[in-house]
Amino acid sequence: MYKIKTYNKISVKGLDRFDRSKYEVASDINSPDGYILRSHKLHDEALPESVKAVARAGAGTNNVPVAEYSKKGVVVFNAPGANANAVKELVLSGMLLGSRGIIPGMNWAQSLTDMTDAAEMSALMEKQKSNFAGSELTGKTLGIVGLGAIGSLIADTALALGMKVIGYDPALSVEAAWRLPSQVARAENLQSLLARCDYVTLHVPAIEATHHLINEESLKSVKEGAVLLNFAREAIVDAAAVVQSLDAKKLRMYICDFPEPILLGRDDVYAMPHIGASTAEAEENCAIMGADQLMDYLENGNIRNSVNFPAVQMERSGPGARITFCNDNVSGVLGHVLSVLADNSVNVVDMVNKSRGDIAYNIIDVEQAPADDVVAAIKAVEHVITVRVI
Ligand SMILES: NC(=O)C1=CN([C@@H]2O[C@H](COP(=O)(O)OP(=O)(O)OC[C@H]3O[C@@H](n4cnc5c(N)ncnc54)[C@H](O)[C@@H]3O)[C@@H](O)[C@H]2O)C=CC1
Ligand SMILES: O=C(O)C(=O)COP(=O)(O)O
Repeated sequence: MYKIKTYNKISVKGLDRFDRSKYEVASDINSPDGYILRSHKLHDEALPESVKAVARAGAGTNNVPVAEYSKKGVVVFNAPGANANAVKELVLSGMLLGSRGIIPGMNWAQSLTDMTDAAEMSALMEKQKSNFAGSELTGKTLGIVGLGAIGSLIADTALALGMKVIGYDPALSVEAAWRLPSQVARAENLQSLLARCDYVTLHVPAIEATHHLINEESLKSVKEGAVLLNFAREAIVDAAAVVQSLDAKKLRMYICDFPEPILLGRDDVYAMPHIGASTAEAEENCAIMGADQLMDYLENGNIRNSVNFPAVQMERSGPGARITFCNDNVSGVLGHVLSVLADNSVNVVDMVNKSRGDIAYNIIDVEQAPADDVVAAIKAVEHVITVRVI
């Protein structure tokens, strides 16, 4: 029986993927084999030795101590693209809210509860509505920082609305580049994007390189009257610098999914409570992807969409057993393990070996399950981190 510990509210559609004759799934469970979680922060929690893999039912993995888990041979998965449409739609809402007097206009209308005469109210509306006038998105320029799953969907939508789109992404993958509409103009650096855009939206991961990407210095380049949208992460934007820029009437508005005390109580900030991925569809997609990847790893050792391990998949080679192991990515380890198998007359049927950074991962199908002392001998090979027989 495999045991899965859940954190956060994970969609039932995803949890239902776990066949309950093989899996126990609960938020409170001892010695779990795997975790499935959303934004719960794992940095301050001890990791039980039983944990083999962690599935982040979402995109960002900054709530998981990935480097530390890698050293322990724990595979971390995410769900790339599974919630991208939900974020895209909220960013679009943010741009619309930033272009018109929607929220102040509605708040004003809702405040007129003392009025009883409909005709009088109608006359007042017509008199006051100019206070809530705005401008259109069509013809404006949108800058997208980070052109991955979310950024590229936003580019499509903005172009369909008649906006001009400029993108900046120094780490763009070939796959992401293929997805990108050809009309997206390329900015050579962040400064040049900020200087040219009426709206700027951020879609980069929270990593060291993006910490306070938007800061006092970069905001000097921003076009006067621009609207900045941050539906990526709090750490990417220095909120104090944003407040300074808003106070100086350089930035016109800051619209984000990450409220901070310094941002609240201002008319020029709209802060939402991290609801970018909170749609039924995104929650389902993420949970299903996370659960499927976790199960395939636990049952077959296959790895898809990991953020720290290489992608490795191999069809089962008939009866017999499968040995999987991960090791530090140094030479000689696989040879050593194969000689342990040969010395113990365990015949190899098929195998695959891949590496990513400091980690190497191997799947070896063998004719018969290795005895416990053979598994112990593999575990004892220098630089081997974890071994499983499945
Ligand atoms: N508000 C919410 O609920 C959600 C927020 N997010 C956040 O959005 C981020 C992006 O999500 P996806 O588009 O799905 O990820 P993705 O991995 O598909 O795209 C990220 C893009 O950022 C680029 N990038 C990396 N470093 C960069 C830099 N220094 N400058 C410019 N571009 C850089 C990468 O090359 C990549 O193309 C996530 O890491 C997460 O933090 C994601 C989903 C929901
Ligand atoms: O997928 C992401 O990176 C998100 O920020 C979504 O977070 P959530 O799963 O809604 O807690």
